[in-house]
Amino acid sequence: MLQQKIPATVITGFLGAGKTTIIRNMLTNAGGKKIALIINEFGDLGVDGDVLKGCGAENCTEDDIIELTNGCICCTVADDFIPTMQKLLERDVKPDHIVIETSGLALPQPLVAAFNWPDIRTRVTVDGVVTVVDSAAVAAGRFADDHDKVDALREADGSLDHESPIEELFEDQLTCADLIVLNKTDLLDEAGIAAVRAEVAERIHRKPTLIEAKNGDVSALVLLGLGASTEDDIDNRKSHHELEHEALHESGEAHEHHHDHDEFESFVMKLGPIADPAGFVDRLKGVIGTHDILRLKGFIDVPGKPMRLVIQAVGSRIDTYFDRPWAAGETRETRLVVIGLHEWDFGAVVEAVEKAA
Ligand SMILES: Nc1nc2c(ncn2[C@@H]2O[C@H](COP(=O)(O)OP(=O)(O)OP(=O)(O)O)[C@@H](O)[C@H]2O)c(=O)[nH]1
Repeated sequence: MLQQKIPATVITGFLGAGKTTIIRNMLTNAGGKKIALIINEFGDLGVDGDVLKGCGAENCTEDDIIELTNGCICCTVADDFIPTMQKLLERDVKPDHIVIETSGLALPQPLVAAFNWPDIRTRVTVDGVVTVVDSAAVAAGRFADDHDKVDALREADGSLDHESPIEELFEDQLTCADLIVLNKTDLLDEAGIAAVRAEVAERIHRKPTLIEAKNGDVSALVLLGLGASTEDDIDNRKSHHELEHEALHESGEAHEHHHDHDEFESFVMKLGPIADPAGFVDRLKGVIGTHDILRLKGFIDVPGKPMRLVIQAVGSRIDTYFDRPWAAGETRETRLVVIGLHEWDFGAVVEAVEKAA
């Protein structure tokens, strides 16, 4: 009998777009489907996996949540992703659906290509690539480069063949999509949303379905079951890097650049208890603006509180909420992962965050 392939959905999108929030919502209405999650993060702290484990969904237990923490999934496909999939597929009880959350800095293309590996291709298919967009960040121009500035830099440095790493990554993630979720529309008015729709459409040559969402509220019926078999269509979804590589190959020029996230940096900070989290959040907003922190997330130890406080900052927008009690035997501590661009003054950022605490 022909074995039915297990569908796998890839959820991608830039740092803080709302991927984990969408997955959390989806788990609550997946209609009894047994879901396995593969979660990949930039930065060593494993916040997303921890947040998802904390939601206690019956159709996706802690055992069904697998964290890949050795760097971005697009660069560790052979060493990390493929062996993980193989192990998952050898389980006695197979999942009905696999959901993969890429890191916010990952290119989805190499991941989708991995589904053409002989051992994987016969057993799994990409049900669809869902690209989550932070509509408020798009409207604020975070993915639109200052092209005059880039041209000037290029003139000064001939080896610079790239647009801004953020803009390029944004386009690569859109290019690979079967479904684009314009998330965080609660933060925009109608004209703002229309402008984001137009900007997104302008940046891609294909026409994937576009839907709007607030607070990552997208039904599992919409997310799962796209039936796209994306692995068969990778030639239509090439990343900037793949296209440049091909162009240089054809022209016979040497090709030095490879996608390795060199443009971004992350570090984990451990701090003592924070007695005044509201004050910390206020001061942190200033620090994020001054030092151009792209993303900050983690857990805060608030003295006297039995619960752990989650902190999520995307640009200068900061959310906090208590998610679960500190477990018996668990060390209560404040742990934050901080992500920014490579040209950071690392010492100054650490000092400023410490001072804000
Ligand atoms: N206002 C608003 N906030 C949202 C929405 N969706 C998510 N958020 C918030 O945005 C922050 C980041 O959400 P996540 O779901 O962690 O984003 P992510 O894409 O998984 O982030 P990374 O994995 O770090 O790239 C959290 O504070 C969420 O509560 C939305 O639709 N509207």
